[in-house]
Amino acid sequence: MEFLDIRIIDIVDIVLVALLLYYVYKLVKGTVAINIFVGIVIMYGIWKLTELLEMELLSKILGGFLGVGMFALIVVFQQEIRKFLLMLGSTNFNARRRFFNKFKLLSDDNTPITNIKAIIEACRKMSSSNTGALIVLKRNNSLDFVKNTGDTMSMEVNQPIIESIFFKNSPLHDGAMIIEDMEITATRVILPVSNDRKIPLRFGLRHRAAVGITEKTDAVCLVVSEENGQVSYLRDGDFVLFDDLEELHEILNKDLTA
Ligand SMILES: Nc1ncnc2c1ncn2[C@@H]1O[C@H](COP(=O)(O)OP(=O)(O)OP(=O)(O)O)[C@@H](O)[C@H]1O
Repeated sequence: MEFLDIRIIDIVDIVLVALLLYYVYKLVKGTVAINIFVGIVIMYGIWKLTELLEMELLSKILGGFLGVGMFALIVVFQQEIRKFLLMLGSTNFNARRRFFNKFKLLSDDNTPITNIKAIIEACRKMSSSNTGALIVLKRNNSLDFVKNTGDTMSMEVNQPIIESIFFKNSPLHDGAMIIEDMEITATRVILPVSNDRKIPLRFGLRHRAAVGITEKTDAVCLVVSEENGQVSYLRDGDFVLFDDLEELHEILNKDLTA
């Protein structure tokens, strides 16, 4: 029976399509893109129905529309496609190492890529004095495209330096700080601001910028609010909840382990 003639390659094909659909769903979940996606599926359904009913004129119009739809899709889903390609192209060394560490194939376990203690202690101090701060911590994706908007530098990550950069009268306090491994590599950086409507109105541009950069790259971000001293942590465009700075330290340890 031809129907049952399934080759290994067909199974691989199905698994790959399922994986692709899963990643597409993960990317568009919770965004307005999901509504556009549903709209396109409905339109495709109507087109197939008009074809079936031999409604020539309507099916030609819809067919023509969906024909150029590929270009429209690239424009509409530009952000999502970019994120998907970044996800695919970034060599996820962290995940790979964690995987190997599980099987104890690598001896160097759980070394954080940066001085997390200094960053947390600086946040604690800035939080108690209501000093606004925006710190971007690079993981795998390059942050060169935003670094150019600020002042590039090379400074050791330590508590007094972070505090003095964000000190209100410091000429460097505006914008974001970029940390790459053990170095502060840029200050006064202007980040892309997210226009996600789900972000509560009480959050201003500093928080929106943190959402923006964590949406577009795999970097993580720490924000200290100037208004109320609250420390926020963002990953993948979302606020990550934690009870206190000790718990935040643990989360950062997990997210930034080499
Ligand atoms: N796109 C951006 N990139 C980097 N930094 C930004 C950006 N937008 C704003 N900021 C920084 O955030 C600061 C305060 O912005 P705003 O008051 O709108 O933020 P907020 O989210 O309400 O935070 P806060 O609770 O600290 O007031 C600005 O002075 C600037 O330093």
